[in-house]
Amino acid sequence: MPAGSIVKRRLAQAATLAFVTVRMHIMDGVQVETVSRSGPVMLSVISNYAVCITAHAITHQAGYLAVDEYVRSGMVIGLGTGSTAYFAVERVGQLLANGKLKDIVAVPTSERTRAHAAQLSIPLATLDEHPALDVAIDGADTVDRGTLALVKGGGGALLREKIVEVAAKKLVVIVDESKLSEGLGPHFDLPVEIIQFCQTHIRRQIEGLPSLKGCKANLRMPYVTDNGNYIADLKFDAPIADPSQAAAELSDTVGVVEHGLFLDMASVCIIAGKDGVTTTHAPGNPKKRKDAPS
Ligand SMILES: O=C[C@H](O)[C@H](O)[C@H](O)COP(=O)(O)O
Repeated sequence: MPAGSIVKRRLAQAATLAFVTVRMHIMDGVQVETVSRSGPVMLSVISNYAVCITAHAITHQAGYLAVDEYVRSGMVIGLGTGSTAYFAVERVGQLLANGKLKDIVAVPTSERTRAHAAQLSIPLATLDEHPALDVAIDGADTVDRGTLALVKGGGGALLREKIVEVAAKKLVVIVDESKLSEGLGPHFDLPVEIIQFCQTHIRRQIEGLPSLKGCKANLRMPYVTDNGNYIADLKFDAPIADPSQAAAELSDTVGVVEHGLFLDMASVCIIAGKDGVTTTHAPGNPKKRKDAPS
């Protein structure tokens, strides 16, 4: 089998595992379209190891930098889900193993992340035991450049991510620059977790919400979340005019468990780009939610 076919087959397998996609970049002399849970992210012509490492290593650097900059010994931290957050989890594991970090307790945002963190011997807890987190680190599917409002849930973990991340004093987002957008909506379908019962009806209700007019709510199949629910992916042709109103209307819809609009939550965004890693801070302080720790 030619090397390209092997890589493509492995990438297809990797796409179902979300966070291992980047592992497959390390092939020599092959053109690879990299696939991730959030859609095609990078088209890399890999003519040698040094080139292939570029996109991989920079995303990797962003994940590592987030931990190096924002995690200190003694903290309670939230660990996100996805191919980018994977590197932050890996870094926490490394720093605990070499003794540079001590007394960390981590709250994972999915079963995948729980398994990864456990494998690295990161001490784990839940919000029941530690209701206030010092920092959470996670990826995103879209970041609005101006506000750092996010779309999340491409990997289906949005509910656990949101409950953990609103409990954090600081949310550090790590993305590659392909995730940056003007506004939210068309760049990446908005995931909404819904109950299984009457899912067609619930999706029709969502499509009828005034602030989401024109969206198409597609059922993600076959997919069941860690919480036993479905995901509807909302497709938009134009940016959502009023994300706050959209968030409120979705939250008010019976049968919607949670939506992937993470508004006023990110404090800082670490962006991996072709020219290196940059950091952007949210304009002003993210608004404090009533359930966020001070
Ligand atoms: O449900 C998944 C999460 O919201 C992820 O943070 C998001 O999908 C980004 O994942 P990735 O870093 O794999 O693109």
